[in-house]
Amino acid sequence: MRVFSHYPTKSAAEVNANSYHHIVVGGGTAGCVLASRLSEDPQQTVLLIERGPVVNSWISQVPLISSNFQDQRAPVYKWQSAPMRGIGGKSLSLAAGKALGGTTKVNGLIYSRSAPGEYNAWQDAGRKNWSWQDVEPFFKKSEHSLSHGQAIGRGTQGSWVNQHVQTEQFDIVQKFNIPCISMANDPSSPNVACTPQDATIDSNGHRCSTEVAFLPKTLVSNRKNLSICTGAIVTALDIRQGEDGHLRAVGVRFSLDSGNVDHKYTAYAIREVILCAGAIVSPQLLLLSGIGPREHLEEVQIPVLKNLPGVGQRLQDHISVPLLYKVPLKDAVEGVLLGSPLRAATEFLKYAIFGKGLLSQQVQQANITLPSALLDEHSRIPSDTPETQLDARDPHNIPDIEVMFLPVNPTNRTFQGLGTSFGIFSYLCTVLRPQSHGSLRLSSSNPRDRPRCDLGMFNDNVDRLPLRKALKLALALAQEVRKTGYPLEDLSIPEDTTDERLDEFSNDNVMSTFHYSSSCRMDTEKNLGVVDDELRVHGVAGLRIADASIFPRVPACHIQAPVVMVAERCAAFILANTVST
Ligand SMILES: Cc1cc2nc3c(=O)[nH]c(=O)nc-3n(C[C@H](O)[C@H](O)[C@H](O)COP(=O)(O)OP(=O)(O)OC[C@H]3O[C@@H](n4cnc5c(N)ncnc54)[C@H](O)[C@@H]3O)c2cc1C
Repeated sequence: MRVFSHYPTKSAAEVNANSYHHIVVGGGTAGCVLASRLSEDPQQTVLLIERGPVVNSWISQVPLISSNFQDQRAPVYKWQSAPMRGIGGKSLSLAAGKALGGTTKVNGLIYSRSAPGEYNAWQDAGRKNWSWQDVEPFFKKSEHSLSHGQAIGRGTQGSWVNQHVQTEQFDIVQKFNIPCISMANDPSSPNVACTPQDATIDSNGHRCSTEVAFLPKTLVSNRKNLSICTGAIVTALDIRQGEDGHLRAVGVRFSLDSGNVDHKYTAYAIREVILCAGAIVSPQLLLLSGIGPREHLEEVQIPVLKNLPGVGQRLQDHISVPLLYKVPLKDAVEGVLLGSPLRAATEFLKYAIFGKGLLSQQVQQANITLPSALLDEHSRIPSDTPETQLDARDPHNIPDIEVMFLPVNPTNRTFQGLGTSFGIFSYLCTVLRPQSHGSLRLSSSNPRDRPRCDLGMFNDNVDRLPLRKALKLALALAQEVRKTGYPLEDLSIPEDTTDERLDEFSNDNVMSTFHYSSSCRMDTEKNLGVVDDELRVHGVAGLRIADASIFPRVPACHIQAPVVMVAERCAAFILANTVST
């Protein structure tokens, strides 16, 4: 045990050369859930290896402050995407969490499940037992909804807590014939809605990461069959060919993330290795281990163990473009925290004493999601829209745009006077069902180098259509806000609403939504899939993947809740086939 750490982790040397029934690679969003579930059976030994540290400072609990992943001290990887052809060769800033709890330590806290039609579409595409009916119990299992506990379909018995806060702007939105619904994530709601957002914040006003929810210190201390090794980077999988010619994952190789990085360690899996290193590193580890497209592996001189063309092949992200407006200091996050020492001090005290106030909330408090095809030329939903087009269970009706309401500057652009003479309110316009996709390739054979991530934004120009509609809707919302007399001043918006200007503005201002997905898709090998319907890697026994990489396509929502659902399902698949020894 580490002498100075209160959280019970083990060092690389302590776990070196040991065998475990299950090895989970990456203690992030999914990895914490999986390690927790698999170790519920005391007969099963589980090793979780996480590259980042245990982060449990006071600041890391404060929702608003811990969401500031741009802060130098935030536990994140930051890197640049590959230049993207669809946006004129620009590369974008990317980030992902690096700590036990992974990206749930730094993300925007939004809890959203996507419309039931999302999963019914997976089922229609051949993904057996992944319909809404199949996945809903796994959303409920992990969830503890503080705001909607009585509602059918919401969970109260899980340990992952969420709640919502009330929002303004509803009156304005209703003018567009968009219903305002008080409960987000209601499967029986129509697919067109403005809702306050559920956020993974507990009753004390603390960030509820998957580390806090699924691997709290007391649980880890009591589970003698669970070993958690942090500060260790898995560098490759140990894959052997049996006498029968079949490949099998028998363990992992790892090093220290810092310090004596040359020392090599190994751990062995009696049953399975499960990759939970996220949509960027899970495919990277497969490639480094010789599993992936033959031409690419030969190009980087890695011996091919299994030619699996889908690895890294269809990397996706939601495409986002922000409209920025100047607002009075008192109405924006930067304005409150930087512009008024008195108000900032009051907010700190309110949070420190009661766990309430601005600091206890997520940045994004409401959004609109809808299928853009329903919007007319005035950005309104026609009142005679047939019921059938509003049914959220139907895969044809999945929302393809989102407009997020953010009282903050979501970009890394700097503005003179921001926080001292004005604040920023933004509408972040997002394409939720991009047809575009890119690919992920090794930039070198060094596991410490970030791979080359081409998110493929606007590789397919068809994605411009929903984005134009989202931008027009947001511009129209801003007009309505101004009509009420509120001083909303243009800061960064398109010159006009012609397609040409909107596209130009989009190319200049596009940003990642940080929802990297689908780089190891669940599909048949022929259709560029990497895992089967029980998340097993095609052609390699003893190896599964459970994280954001397995989505058949990026889900039309903020994706942490679907990732947790996938981890819950993966645990159930594994445990169903496990006879205690
Ligand atoms: C800034 C930001 C804001 C976001 N906001 C939201 C939001 O509000 N709501 C929402 O739903 N989604 C949000 N997302 C997306 C969502 O949080 C992620 O998609 C999701 O949490 C990813 O889960 P994961 O398990 O796939 O990966 P992660 O949670 O990233 O976990 C991967 C883990 O693997 C570890 N790891 C990596 N390489 C290795 C290695 N070689 N060896 C060992 N360990 C390794 C990492 O350190 C990390 O802990 C946001 C993402 C970002 C970056």
